[in-house]
Amino acid sequence: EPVQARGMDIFGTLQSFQAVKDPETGTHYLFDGTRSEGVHTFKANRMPENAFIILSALLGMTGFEVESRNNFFYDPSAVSAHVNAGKVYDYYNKVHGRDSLDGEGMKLVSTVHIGSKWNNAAWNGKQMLYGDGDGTRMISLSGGLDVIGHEMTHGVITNTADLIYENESGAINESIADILGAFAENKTGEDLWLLGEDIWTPNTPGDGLRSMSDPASVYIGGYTESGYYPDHYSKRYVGELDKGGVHINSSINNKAAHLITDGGTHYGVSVTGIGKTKAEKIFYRALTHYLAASSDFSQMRQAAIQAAKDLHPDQNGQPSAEVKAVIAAYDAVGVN
Ligand SMILES: O=C(NO)[C@]12CC[C@H](CC1)C2
Ligand SMILES: [Zn+2]
Repeated sequence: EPVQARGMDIFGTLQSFQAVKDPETGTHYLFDGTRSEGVHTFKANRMPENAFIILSALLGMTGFEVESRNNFFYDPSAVSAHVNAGKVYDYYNKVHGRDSLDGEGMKLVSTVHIGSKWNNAAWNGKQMLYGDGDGTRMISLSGGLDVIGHEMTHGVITNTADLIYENESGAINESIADILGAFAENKTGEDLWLLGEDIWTPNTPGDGLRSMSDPASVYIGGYTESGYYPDHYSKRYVGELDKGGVHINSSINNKAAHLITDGGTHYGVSVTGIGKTKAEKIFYRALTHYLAASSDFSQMRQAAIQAAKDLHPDQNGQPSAEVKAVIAAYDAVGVN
């Protein structure tokens, strides 16, 4: 039956959450029945990550139950994954009126300790998977609420536009995951626009895996001419690596989202920001009503404009401030 349980998350913060108790053994498991069909968190075996990701997708293998000892959970990565999945569930439910990743209350399954020192996380089409990080480049990725928001948004995308995960549609997939993942984390200031700042380089404060406000401030190595993430469509990566640059070119659309939200002048184009509350609804509506599996950057621009028009109609024949911001932002990043 359901019990209130506790455990330490990866930052040493005591968390309280719902678990279940096995009447025979008296052991608690990380299953939270308070959210739709539940939030269920597991721990992986020692299997290499690629094998686990595929087998869990094919066979529904989820790993092992995370057990407590006298009502306490001593697996911080699992506690962080469990609590943060609940927070992202609540974001989609309260802000967008969406019941879980499929809109029909599907169970949220996460598995932690994937691979060995794996500096990554993934959505395998069915569930979220988190590595422990190597301790220097990353720490346990389930501690990043924006990372969990990113992976769960891949789940929302699978159940909506299902953007093909390569080339431009894949970059839009990645970008929507960054954008709604960041909005789910709902930080303020620069931290809102950094991805994975809580779990990235524990010895270096203030940095992140990617920056949505200033993509070109983050080094990505030899993929692009500059060696930095692109912040304009003319600087996009056009090679085959990274499935045609899905994690690279996402920064172009991320920058558009930043400009729509906070405003700014970018390559000489000025945008008046409209704030997070309006921006998140525009991107969610674009994803759920207008984007399709093969949508490219230009179609992302059209989808965002149409969603903005739906939510903020023209006034006496003039486009609303919100629509103007979307148009200007895509102009600023060179997407027509
Ligand atoms: O893009 C990703 N997953 O699809 C991530 C974002 C944060 C972790 C590192 C790269 C996972
Ligand atoms: Zn991703």
